[in-house]
Amino acid sequence: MAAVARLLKRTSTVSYMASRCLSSAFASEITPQSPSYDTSSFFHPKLDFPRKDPKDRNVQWVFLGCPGVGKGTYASRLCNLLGVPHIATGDLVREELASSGPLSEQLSEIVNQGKLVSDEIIISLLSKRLAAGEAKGESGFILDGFPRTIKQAEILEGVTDIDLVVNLKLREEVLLEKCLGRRICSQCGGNFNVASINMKGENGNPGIIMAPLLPPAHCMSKADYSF
Ligand SMILES: Nc1ncnc2c1ncn2[C@@H]1O[C@H](COP(=O)(O)OP(=O)(O)O)[C@@H](O)[C@H]1O
Repeated sequence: MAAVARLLKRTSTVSYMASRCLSSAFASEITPQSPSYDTSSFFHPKLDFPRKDPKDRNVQWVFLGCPGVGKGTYASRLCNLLGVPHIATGDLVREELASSGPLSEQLSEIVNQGKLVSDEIIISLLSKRLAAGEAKGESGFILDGFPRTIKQAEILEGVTDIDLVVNLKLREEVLLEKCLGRRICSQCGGNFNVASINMKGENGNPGIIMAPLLPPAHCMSKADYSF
């Protein structure tokens, strides 16, 4: 846990909130929903997840923050340290898109427009993922990219206990550089970031230095990673 504490301390601004604060944590970050689609024939918008005593399970954490803030990077590192699955709803959406299932056309339209997928669809995808993990004996999780609306937060809070919510923040210009620096390696499929952040402190705020997250040498040498 010392490593976890160190990692969290290195984050530019991290605030910890108890689960009771979940809804208020992003009351100011509500994003308009995409138009709702009739998904009733595919999905039941219900999150089924057994509520367990914290001593009988691993951590159940939630990472919040804008795109580019580093949720995925920090969450996946912590998951490796803690031995819990890193569940990113963006990955679930991408997997569904790649599966050419009945929803993939609808999803690609929504995602390509930069809109949020409906709560019903996202909850169904998450529910399926949690059930599959349960069946494999997974315990605990770090959720990344969920909840993203008040309704999602209320549903999550209604079905399970969240031990910790981490709301990551970064200055807007850094977020922009991080989003523009995103790359996916066509060799290994990994996510990387070529942005090298070195910003001076201003108005009493500290400077920010963030090294790029580059692919391994054998992928780099082919200079073959792109959006
Ligand atoms: N909790 C969520 N609620 C609604 N839509 C979501 C949610 N999580 C992911 N998505 C959809 O998946 C897309 C990709 O998500 P993500 O990988 O988190 O990317 P980004 O952080 O760039 O938005 C989002 O743009 C959105 O359409």
